[in-house]
Amino acid sequence: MGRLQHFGYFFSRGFGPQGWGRDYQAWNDDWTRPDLYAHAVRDLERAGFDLVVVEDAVSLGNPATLDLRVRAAYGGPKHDPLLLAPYLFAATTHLGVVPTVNAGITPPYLAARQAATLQHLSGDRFGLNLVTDVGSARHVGREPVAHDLAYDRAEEWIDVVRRLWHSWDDGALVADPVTGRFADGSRIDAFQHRGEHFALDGPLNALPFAGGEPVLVSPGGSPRGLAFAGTRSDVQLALAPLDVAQVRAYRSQVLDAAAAAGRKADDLRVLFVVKPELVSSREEADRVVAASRTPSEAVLREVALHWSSDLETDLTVLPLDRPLDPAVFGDHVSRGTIAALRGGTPDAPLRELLAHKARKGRLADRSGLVGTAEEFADLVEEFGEDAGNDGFLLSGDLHPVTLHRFLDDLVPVLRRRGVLRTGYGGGGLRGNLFDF
Ligand SMILES: Cc1cc2nc3c(=O)[nH]c(=O)nc-3n(C[C@H](O)[C@H](O)[C@H](O)COP(=O)(O)O)c2cc1C
Repeated sequence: MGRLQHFGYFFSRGFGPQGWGRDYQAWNDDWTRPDLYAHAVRDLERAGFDLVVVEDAVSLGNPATLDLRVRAAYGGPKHDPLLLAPYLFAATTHLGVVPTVNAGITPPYLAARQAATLQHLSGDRFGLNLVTDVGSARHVGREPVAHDLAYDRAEEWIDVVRRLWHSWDDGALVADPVTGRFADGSRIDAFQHRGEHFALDGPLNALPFAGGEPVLVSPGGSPRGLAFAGTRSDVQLALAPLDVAQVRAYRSQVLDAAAAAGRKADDLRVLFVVKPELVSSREEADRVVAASRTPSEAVLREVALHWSSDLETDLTVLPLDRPLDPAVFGDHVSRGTIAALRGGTPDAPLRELLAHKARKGRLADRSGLVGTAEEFADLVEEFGEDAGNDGFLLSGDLHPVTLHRFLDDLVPVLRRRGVLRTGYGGGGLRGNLFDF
């Protein structure tokens, strides 16, 4: 039997048009209504998953790329995932729900109050996926700040949010029906915070937590992002590499940062986000991989759209049979992402670059993510045994068709191998994550 790991779901395109552009859109679902998500999270809970993290981008971003963002519903519209959370809690009993919150957008007092409320309403199942993107700053009247400064600000943000959460001392809540005393104001900290980025006064007007504070999740992978995780996060999300050595190296970076801050390795979970393409047989996997070598025009368009979004530049209007002119990218576009698209053949026609990105590989030989449930379970076990991995988040939309493709075969296999929980301990999200 394998070692138990934690499983969750990364709801990767957030609270937006689920399944748009896919055939399963033909099901009569309405992404603006809660039923679709309620159905999905019930399945995740039956599967024994610990949490669902809901991606978000607060705005449609750069005005120059509005059409690119909305044309195929790639980057918007999106509704606020915080307000979806209560519906997901109402549909489940044990699953943790972790909406994305941006430390440069939501004021800390407001966030502390909302999170405290949802932690109580949900029976300790709430978490925050704290992000630092500055692309929406102008929508709240702020100037974008530099990458590392956004992390400094996020550190101050979460530190003051936690101070607010703990502004009621042990014993401040009396709740004595005999004396009629509800709370003791002398044990509540009316602190004044005057920091580099925020100025606010405590205390928080919310009950203290009996079952621990909301879980803090962070996804940034830069050295500054990992330092943030090491000092402050309960869970760090990472994009899954396909080899054990890289998993081990990533884990040590985060755990070393935690140790340097006086924390124990067991205070933190590192979960790898992965999007396997699960098929029903090895023959089918071989066929899917072989077919990806000769992508159709439609597939090339889809790849172009994906990279257009990452590069904030519309590749779908460029001639496919000419090399990609780097001058099409504005200064704001990440040089690393441009290099990732151009790869080792920067002068190849765009069609070739896109075709290269459309290529799939087999899970079985770690050349890609196409494989059977058994092959994916092999990877899960290998990472757990050889790299001490804590677990995975599967990534996709939250349409039940997507979930069933992932889960129908996989859940029984993971259970049989002893790596997926069969029940919950009842300690809320923190309990789920730290029970083992
Ligand atoms: C798995 C994963 C999920 C992320 N989810 C979001 C998100 O929902 N919203 C967002 O604005 N940024 C998201 N990010 C981006 C990070 O918050 C961060 O802005 C970005 O990774 C840049 O930070 P870094 O340079 O430290 O990686 C995500 C990143 C990763 C790897």
